[in-house]
Amino acid sequence: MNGVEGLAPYRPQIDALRDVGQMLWQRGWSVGTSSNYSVVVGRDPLRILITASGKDKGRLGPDDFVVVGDDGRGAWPGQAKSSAETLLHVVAAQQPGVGAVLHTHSVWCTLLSDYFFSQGGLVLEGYEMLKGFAGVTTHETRAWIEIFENTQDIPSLAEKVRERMTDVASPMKFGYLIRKHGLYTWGVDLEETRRHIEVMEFLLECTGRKLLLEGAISAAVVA
Ligand SMILES: CSC[C@@H](O)[C@@H](O)C(=O)COP(=O)(O)O
Ligand SMILES: [Zn+2]
Repeated sequence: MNGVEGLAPYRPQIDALRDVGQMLWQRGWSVGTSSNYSVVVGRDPLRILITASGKDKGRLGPDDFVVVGDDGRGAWPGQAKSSAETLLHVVAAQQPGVGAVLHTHSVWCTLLSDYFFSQGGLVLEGYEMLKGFAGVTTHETRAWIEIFENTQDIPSLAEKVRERMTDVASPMKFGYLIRKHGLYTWGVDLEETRRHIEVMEFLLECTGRKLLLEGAISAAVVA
């Protein structure tokens, strides 16, 4: 089996990820080859279908994908190089109830992850759109979105993420930010994860625009 032949059983999932890539690129959240996407295609042993590294996510080809195992390595020889951030997908996919992971690089995520970094995260609270997150039934919800320092040492970042996703008392929910880098979100399947990323981006944009509005209002009051 060559690297690409092994992808044959996963054509429906590949097509779904290509559609997601086109949508996220069009929204401006996955430009310049940034972002990576994955779905779980097997358990026991874990198998993840993930984007190959360095591809234009708005124009993913049918063979721009890799199947990896829980060590982040190709499940068979001869495949393309998987995403540089494969281990972040593996760690999320190893958690119960996670069937897909999406990572984006929107302008708002990039800026807010730096603005709120010194506080360790940011709160999303009071917005009706919070009900787009799985299991949330009221706008009177307080979602804490953590921010990790950016690094090229993905194995060490993956371990930090694992600690927070497996924290029994207060596990991270819905997603997290990486400083000046972007957003990771997950869900039970690709459909839910796609919704989570739209909800998260919407709420983060609200947060950013509210700060701008408050700044403009206080400037107007001073003048
Ligand atoms: C514009 S490059 C961004 C990358 O360094 C990385 O953060 C990213 O999101 C895409 O990496 P990739 O290896 O293609 O999955
Ligand atoms: Zn990235």
